[in-house]
Amino acid sequence: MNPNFIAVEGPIGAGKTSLAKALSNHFHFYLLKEIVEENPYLGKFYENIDEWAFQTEMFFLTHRFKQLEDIQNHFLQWNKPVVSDFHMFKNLIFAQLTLRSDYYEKYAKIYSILTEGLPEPNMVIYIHANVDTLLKRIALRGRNFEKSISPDYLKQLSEKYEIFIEQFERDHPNVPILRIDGNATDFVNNIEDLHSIINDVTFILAKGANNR
Ligand SMILES: Nc1ncnc2c1ncn2[C@@H]1O[C@H](COP(=O)(O)OP(=O)(O)OP(=O)(O)O)[C@@H](O)[C@H]1O
Ligand SMILES: Nc1nc(=O)c2ncn([C@H]3C[C@H](O)[C@@H](CO)O3)c2[nH]1
Repeated sequence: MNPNFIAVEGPIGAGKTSLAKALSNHFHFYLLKEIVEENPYLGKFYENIDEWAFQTEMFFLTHRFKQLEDIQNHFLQWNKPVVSDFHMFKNLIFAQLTLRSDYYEKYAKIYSILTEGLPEPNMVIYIHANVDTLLKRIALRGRNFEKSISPDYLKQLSEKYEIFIEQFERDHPNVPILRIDGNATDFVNNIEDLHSIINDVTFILAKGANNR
């Protein structure tokens, strides 16, 4: 039986890292975190998206490729469960938003070559929240280079996430998706909200284990 591999997803500031950390602490799963500061293009990207989109998306893609290879070799292969604050598919969601169509076509080909054979999560937690909530949380976190993120960019990103998740669910009926309303659920400050999510995750993992 393959070990559990949970991916937490949602648009910028939805709470992915916060929730993935809390789940990692509770279940004692290895925490795989996405890189942010290490991306040399991200600052320039937010200043001029058209100019830097391809480099930014390629950096995220190749870096995540290495991260997934590493967790396969060091954790999953040894039956050690993992929770990550991203799913590889987010590359496609961002790329659809930021790349010109000719670049997107090239990118999608490279994505499909690179992702072949990589480990795939057996459960996805999708946090959605409205643009006001996302903007507040991005401001709360206070990364300097994210100050220029516009409400319109977040709105488009959130819409692409919604469409993508619906399609993903249709294409992967065997991967359960737990949806969390990030506007109404405060898993950072409210222990009851967090426990309620932990109960749902426990239930879904147990059900998956019975079916495997
Ligand atoms: N449900 C929530 N209730 C209250 N505060 C939250 C909630 N989710 C996240 N926050 C706060 O919002 C900020 C952003 O959260 P976090 O960094 O976990 O988001 P993220 O989805 O990982 O962001 P990014 O996409 O940029 O990596 C943090 O300060 C966090 O404490
Ligand atoms: N363009 C682009 N493509 C990605 O695949 C991607 N993944 C994350 N990010 C941005 C969002 C936060 O600012 C910050 C942390 O999530 O990095 C991305 N930006």
